[in-house]
Amino acid sequence: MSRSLVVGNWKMHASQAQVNELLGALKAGMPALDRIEVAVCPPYPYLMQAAHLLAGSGIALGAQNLAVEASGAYTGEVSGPMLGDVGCRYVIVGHSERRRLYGEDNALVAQKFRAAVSHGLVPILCVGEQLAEREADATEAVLAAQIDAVLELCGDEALAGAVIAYEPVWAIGTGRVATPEQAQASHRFIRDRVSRGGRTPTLLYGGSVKPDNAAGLFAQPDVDGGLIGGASLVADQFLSICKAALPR
Ligand SMILES: O=C[C@H](O)COP(=O)(O)O
Repeated sequence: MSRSLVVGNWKMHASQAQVNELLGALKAGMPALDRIEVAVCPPYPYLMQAAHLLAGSGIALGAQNLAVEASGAYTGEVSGPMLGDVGCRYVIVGHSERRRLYGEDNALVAQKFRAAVSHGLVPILCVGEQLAEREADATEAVLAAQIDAVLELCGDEALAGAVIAYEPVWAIGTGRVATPEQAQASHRFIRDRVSRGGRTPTLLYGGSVKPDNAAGLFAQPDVDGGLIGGASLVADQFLSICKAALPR
């Protein structure tokens, strides 16, 4: 991994006016983007608008989900080729909100991962344990099952070249961030499980990352950046987090 990566997941937030305002502020305040990589993942209706605003800025575009299928009679779905067509480089797969609220299991997430890769997108695979699973000492078993489903369907090489976001579910939107040591331990476990032939994925931490805790998390040897939810909707906060990812 050469550069840190910070990704903003806007979830189901924003309006056209807010997209203009937020991306305008990010473009104006972003540190030199040859030193880190930054991406934003707006909701589908704003991808085209964001693509136009971000053209030439160095800030990459991503989506929050994709269909397994490439096209066809799938009402309400959006495919990988469509995302590529509007300028997406990244797509999030297996976010815990999709797993929990929309019933996406490990097998479906693996299919979405494969679809993303096959259409030239970089998948950001989200993994992470629930609080009860951590308390039952099952964190590594949960991470292993989430990762192995993708490994089995897509192969070692696909995962080693991807982005994986470790997001402990108990830390998402709760203000209860993992300690840098907890994040590092899970990232080390993930890296050991998926690094093959010298290739290693980019590993992001996600879950209540804020300007005041980002530097401590990003200083961990196996934390390559962050997947940011709430703070990515506030330009000053997201910019501070991006700055915390600059190499020292
Ligand atoms: O995708 C982002 C994560 O779910 C983190 O969200 P949060 O930063 O609001 O906790």
